[in-house]
Amino acid sequence: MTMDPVVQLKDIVVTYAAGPFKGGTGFDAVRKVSLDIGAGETVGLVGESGSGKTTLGRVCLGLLKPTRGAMLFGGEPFGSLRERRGQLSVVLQQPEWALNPRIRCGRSIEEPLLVLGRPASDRRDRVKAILDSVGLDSSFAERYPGQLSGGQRQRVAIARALITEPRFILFDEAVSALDVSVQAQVLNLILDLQQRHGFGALFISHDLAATRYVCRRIAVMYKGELVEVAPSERFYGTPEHPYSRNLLSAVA
Ligand SMILES: Nc1ncnc2c1ncn2[C@@H]1O[C@H](COP(=O)(O)OP(=O)(O)OP(=O)(O)O)[C@@H](O)[C@H]1O
Repeated sequence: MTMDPVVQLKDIVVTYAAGPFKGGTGFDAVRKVSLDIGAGETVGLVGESGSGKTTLGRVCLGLLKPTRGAMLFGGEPFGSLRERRGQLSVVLQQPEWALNPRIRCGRSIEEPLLVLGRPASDRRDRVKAILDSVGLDSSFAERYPGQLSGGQRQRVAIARALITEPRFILFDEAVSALDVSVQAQVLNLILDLQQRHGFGALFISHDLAATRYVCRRIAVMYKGELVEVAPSERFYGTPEHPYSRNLLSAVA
């Protein structure tokens, strides 16, 4: 890795309490996972449904405290979410999950800055600049989410995620709900924004082509374990783990 790690996962274990259908003991959704994500780097996280990707993503965001192991942020213990406000963001599959339909887009984008107590003039300028960064003109600040296309809505959600200049962004199936042509635009946008803003990112996706497009390294999860972490060229060329080979042959 060329840059300092933003997120460092060290032997992370996440055990969910046993539910009524899962037997008497807890269930390990993540098993001893270690992974570094560098500043300016996007790591792809792939694996079948239920392999623990979102659980691991929630650990990276500090939303889920691991049962065992440690998460470092910028080389230091994570601390509390309150201390880390504005330093981490998430972009989800459905932009609607981040945008209130009754609130104008400009206000939704501005909200994380309000929470940080930034003055109104600063907030206005930042909203304008960030709309421009995501390829939308300033009139979009006045619109409601329902007046936008799916791709435009995802751009607004990305603007909201980026407004505080976070050091880390989790993209959890962020392009999966978009049409293929719009997907390509949003993937290019993510690449461009990362070059300009330098955030580290974890890109969770079922779409191996999209993952290949934006990720420098690929981490493969299988039944809660990371079975392979490889540079993209190696993963897509000569994957080492049999599960990785199965995953790739399924889409070949
Ligand atoms: N809050 C919870 N309580 C108990 N079990 C959970 C909880 N959240 C997730 N799980 C279980 O943990 C496992 C991993 O779930 P997770 O959502 O992390 O997988 P995933 O790889 O993101 O799946 P998908 O690709 O379908 O989103 C699954 O078996 C799931 O049923």
